[in-house]
Amino acid sequence: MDYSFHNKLKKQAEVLTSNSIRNIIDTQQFKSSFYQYNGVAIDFSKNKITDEVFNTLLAFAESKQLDKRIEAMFAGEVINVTEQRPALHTLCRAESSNLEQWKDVEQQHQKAARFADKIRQGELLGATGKPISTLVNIGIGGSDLGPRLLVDALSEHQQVGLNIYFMSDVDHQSAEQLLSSINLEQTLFILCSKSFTTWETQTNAQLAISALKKVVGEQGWSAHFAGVAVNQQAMTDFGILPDYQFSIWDWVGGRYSIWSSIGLIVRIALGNAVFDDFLAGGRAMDQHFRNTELNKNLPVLLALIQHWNINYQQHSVFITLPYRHGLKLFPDYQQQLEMESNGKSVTTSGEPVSFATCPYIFGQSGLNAQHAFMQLVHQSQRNTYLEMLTIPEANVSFEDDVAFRSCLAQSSALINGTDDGGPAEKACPGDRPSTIIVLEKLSAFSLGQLIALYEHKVFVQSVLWDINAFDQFGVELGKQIATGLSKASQDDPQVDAATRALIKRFGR
Ligand SMILES: O=P(O)(O)OC[C@H]1O[C@H](O)[C@H](O)[C@@H](O)[C@@H]1O
Repeated sequence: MDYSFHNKLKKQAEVLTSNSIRNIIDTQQFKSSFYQYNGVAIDFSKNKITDEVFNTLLAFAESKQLDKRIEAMFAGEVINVTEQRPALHTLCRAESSNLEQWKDVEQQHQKAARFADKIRQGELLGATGKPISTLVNIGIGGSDLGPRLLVDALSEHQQVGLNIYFMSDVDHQSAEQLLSSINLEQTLFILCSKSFTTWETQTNAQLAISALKKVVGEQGWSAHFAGVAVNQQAMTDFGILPDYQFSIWDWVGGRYSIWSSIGLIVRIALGNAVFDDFLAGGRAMDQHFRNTELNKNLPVLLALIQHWNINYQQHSVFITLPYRHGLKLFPDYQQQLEMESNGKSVTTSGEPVSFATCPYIFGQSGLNAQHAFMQLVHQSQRNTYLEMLTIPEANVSFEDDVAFRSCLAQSSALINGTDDGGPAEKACPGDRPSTIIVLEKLSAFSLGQLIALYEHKVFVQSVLWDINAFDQFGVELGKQIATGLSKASQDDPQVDAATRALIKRFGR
């Protein structure tokens, strides 16, 4: 923590307590509030912030040598210090590179593209000689949320005749429902698991293999299984054939892996051209992030505004509302990206942090949210910051564009509240900040831009807080305990008494 900037920002926040967002807008105290680049626009104007604060935040970012840190990430330096690795998800969407890892990336993209084409052309056959036409992605977390978001958001591109499913949760009832309703002779399962050890994914894979064996015989199942993992040997030992194996690398975090072969099902479902457009969108945002001055750099600005809201306006809850049905899964994706990356309590040098880091993040489709939980945001005492994603409909009048109109109406209601002297139960205090992100259209390219925008924003925040955005030891503790628990744990004094009692009571 740099106390000179911290104290300055704290003082600036104190001065603003008696000011209102509405007053700041009307008296133009925050002129630097609108930015756009290549089809992505961000309007920060509905935040409790002034140009004076904004300039302090920019100076703070400069003092952190942000430009050098950005370069270090792209150059493949070891920025994931706790795991001693680079964080090179950007390489997976590069066009070419001098980095030594590039050759492998290029080869894997080509292998995945050929495999996808083969399936799309009906040339990949199952064990009984029938073409593959149903795909099931088995994965969880970063091996599920990205592919699921893309296939859902861009479903208009889905090839007719291909059926696409995702298995992430472990639930015997829904697994049985899925496995008994699809034609297993024509199904390919894609076991997506960077570590290849995640027990939910392995459990689902075993359920799929047992079902397959009943239909295509003891040996035939491997013609119905592809794998994506770091460890090739583990895939071979599992029984996945070499042509069906795809690599990722330990220098791509799970939540940053959609750009790699973890996106295989997207290539198959939507086609290589769509996936390539997605990569191009991510790449365009990379170029912007790498080459644009901090004061016009979208991921940097988004991070700074959030830094202000989290650390100086005490917002511990962020809500994301996509006002476009196709983006309804974005909050789930964002949740993992942000909370797993920046939900940390020590600095990169291992010191406890003395300030708030990542807020709680949740959200859902904006229109649905308005009729579900927005009541609390309008009237409770809690501090909540919102981000609204909107894509104004082409060829539809403003009046008929219900989603865009509602987005503007909500953000406006949130700052204005009601002030008509009516009954207290009807009063809405207003002064709730929000940021609006506008995409020109929903396309593979713009989705690539959007995801890369958030990835880079998360990285910038981690630099401002001096934390490592690329490890996730908290998740790993839960994983370890889950694998260690068994019926015998009920008598294990190492296990806490409350957990032992529940195993005794309900563990079969
Ligand atoms: O891809 P896998 O190794 O199966 O991991 C799946 C997920 O597991 C954990 O929850 C990690 O924290 C996530 O980042 C990861 O995406």
